[in-house]
Amino acid sequence: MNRYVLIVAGGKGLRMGGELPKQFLSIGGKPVLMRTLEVFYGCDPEIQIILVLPRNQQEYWERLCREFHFSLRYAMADGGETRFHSVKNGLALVETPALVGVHDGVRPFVSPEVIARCYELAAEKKAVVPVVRVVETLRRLSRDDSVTVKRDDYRLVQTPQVFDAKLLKKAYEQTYTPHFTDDASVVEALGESVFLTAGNRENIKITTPFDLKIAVALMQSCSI
Ligand SMILES: Nc1ccn([C@@H]2O[C@H](COP(=O)(O)OP(=O)(O)OP(=O)(O)O)[C@@H](O)[C@H]2O)c(=O)n1
Ligand SMILES: C[C@](O)(CO)[C@H](O)COP(=O)(O)O
Repeated sequence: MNRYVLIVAGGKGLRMGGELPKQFLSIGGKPVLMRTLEVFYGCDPEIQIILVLPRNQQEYWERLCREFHFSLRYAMADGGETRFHSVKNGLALVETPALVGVHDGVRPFVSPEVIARCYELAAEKKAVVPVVRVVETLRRLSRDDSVTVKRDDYRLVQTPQVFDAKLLKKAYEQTYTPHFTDDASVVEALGESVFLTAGNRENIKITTPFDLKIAVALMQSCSI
């Protein structure tokens, strides 16, 4: 079965702030986004990569690729107003039948084992999501109070989320709602269930300046 991955990097990075969009920030001397693409290529050199970037960043990215002699093959789609719209733009380039993963461009530390397992399971389960356990105590807030909840009832969700491409395309025909914070939530809105598998703890989403510090430390520990 053909395999695709949509690497979504169409966001504004408001929580990171700064002039340079976070997907282009350097960790260990190389832009985050290049590292993310390389992990997928390293896992499966046949995978078809679709990179989703805001149109006004595409020229800058191409310049960076020349500067870093980055020669992996990929197709490009335009970023949209929300993550949902970015994924939808990328999905338009996917031909069925296929398996398609959706991965945040700012998660360069996903492990090859997690990628391989998500695609293997998706061939059978049609919708697979990597998750990790909650390691801190959780409280649910109400208007004037809060209460401890059982953390074992919860999981933190990562990417790549991998789907049967026909199913994901159908899901993305639905009207957008702000509850669609990931691809699993879009598929679930069709009434389909989603299979969970273990993610890897290092697979952080680089969202804030603090995450960038963690990312630099993780990269240093990888190269020791
Ligand atoms: N319109 C959007 C919004 C988000 N994303 C992507 O979805 C992933 C997860 O989003 P996040 O890391 O939170 O990025 P931003 O939306 O850019 O962050 P913020 O909310 O702080 O602006 C990122 O790779 C981001 O580029 C996207 O492709 N298109
Ligand atoms: C898709 C995601 O990374 C799974 O954890 C997350 O939902 C993206 O959230 P964001 O707030 O749109 O970055």
